[in-house]
Amino acid sequence: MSFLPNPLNQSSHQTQEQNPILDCLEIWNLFYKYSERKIRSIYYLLNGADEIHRVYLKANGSPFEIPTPGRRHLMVTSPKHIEEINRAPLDLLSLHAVAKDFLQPKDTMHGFEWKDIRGVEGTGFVRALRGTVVPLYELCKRLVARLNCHVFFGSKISEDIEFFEAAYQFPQDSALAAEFIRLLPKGISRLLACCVTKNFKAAATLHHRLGQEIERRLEAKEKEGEKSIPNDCLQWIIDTVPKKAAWSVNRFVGEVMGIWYGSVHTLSIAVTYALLDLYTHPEYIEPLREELSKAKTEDFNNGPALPLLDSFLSESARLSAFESTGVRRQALNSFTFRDGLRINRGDWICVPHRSMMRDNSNFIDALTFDGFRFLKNGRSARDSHMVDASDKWLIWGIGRITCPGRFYATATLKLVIARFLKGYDCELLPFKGGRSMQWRSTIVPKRGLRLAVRRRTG
Ligand code: HEM
Repeated sequence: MSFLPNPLNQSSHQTQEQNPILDCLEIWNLFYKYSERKIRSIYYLLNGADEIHRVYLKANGSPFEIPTPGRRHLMVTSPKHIEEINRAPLDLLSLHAVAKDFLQPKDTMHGFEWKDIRGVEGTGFVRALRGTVVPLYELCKRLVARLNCHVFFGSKISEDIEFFEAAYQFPQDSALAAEFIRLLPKGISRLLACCVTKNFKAAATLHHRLGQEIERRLEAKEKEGEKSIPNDCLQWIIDTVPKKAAWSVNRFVGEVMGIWYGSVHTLSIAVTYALLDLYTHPEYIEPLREELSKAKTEDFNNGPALPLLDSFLSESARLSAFESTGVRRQALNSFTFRDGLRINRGDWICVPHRSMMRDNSNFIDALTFDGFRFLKNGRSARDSHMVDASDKWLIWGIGRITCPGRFYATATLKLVIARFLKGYDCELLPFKGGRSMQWRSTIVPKRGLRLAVRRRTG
């Protein structure tokens, strides 16, 4: 995209020896480049995914740069570059610094001091719906928050309305507040962030209640030893902290809130797109119901067990990928790849995996939704299952940093789709325009999408 006419492009050869004009043109050229970068970076906020895809196609396999408000993002697609990112020292290319930039945890997470470098000691539904119309994205957010709440914190605290509402609201408040903080000058951004989040009420409540719960569990563990151990994610985090790293309650709470944020946000969008794909391609409903009619509970956590559902959800993750970039790292110091490609301190290096998954050279007829493409003789080079991370399947990251929540995320997606297919007949109500909006590199489902839901009989 070229936003401004650049006279230098047309007349530079005529003016090379006239110094005053040359000087003026050089100044204009600098001004032009600065303005174009600024305009492109603002354009990126609302069209990031399209912009990445446009430049990806133009780059034809070469590294390319995407200006964003704040940081420069450099994109690479070659297996060699991706492998070098994977091998780079964690104190040089950091995922944690990326997450910190996204979340602004010092402000949005009750003063939690998130480290730039990943610590070596790091951590290891259903309301009856009868003939009703529901806002799809909202439904999925609540559904995932409820399910996650039980899995993360156990049933007792999850049934507490104040706790649940805070846990549900916190990721949304934090995302909004973090954007204000990233985009606006300090004084005004904090004020606005406080207004929209009611002075960070959800974060404060969640922080306080989790602190109490963790303190209680630590005390119980001390007193009762191994006797009454709850079986949930929070307890698992408590139990897997290496003995020599004595975490404060505050540190536990910060880590748990970080994982909570990531898990609710990603999974709600993935579930929304899976349901959208299912009800915009109703031809898959009967074959999937047929497969599910014979499914056992353990099949939902076993890659090969439900091949049709696994393939359908993989295709949804591929073509409805909600994040344009993966393998994102912030350079804590300048970093040079073996071929001389250099990124400066503070820049981000990313892999535009959504565009790669929409490229005919990686997937046959890549822009067509083919729910059974990933079956053995289907149209994909991937030889594994939805949950397996590989260089042909980058949705979970690669190498040393792959999503540890992928087993849970995949099983949850399968269970939710199975519940809808077996329990309900649904229809997506007509909507105007596209089904998504873009914010930076993320593609978010629109709030106006509505699903007519009827309980199945017989
Ligand atoms: C469909 C849903 C999800 C997707 C697509 C997804 C994707 C990813 C990706 C791509 C990364 C690596 C980031 C990078 O290298 O740039 C990652 C990291 C991570 N994910 Fe997920 N994720 C999902 C759900 C979850 C859930 C449900 C949890 C928790 C229960 C979770 C926990 C994490 C954690 C803790 C990390 C950081 C790992 C580390 O620092 O080594 N994710 N995820």
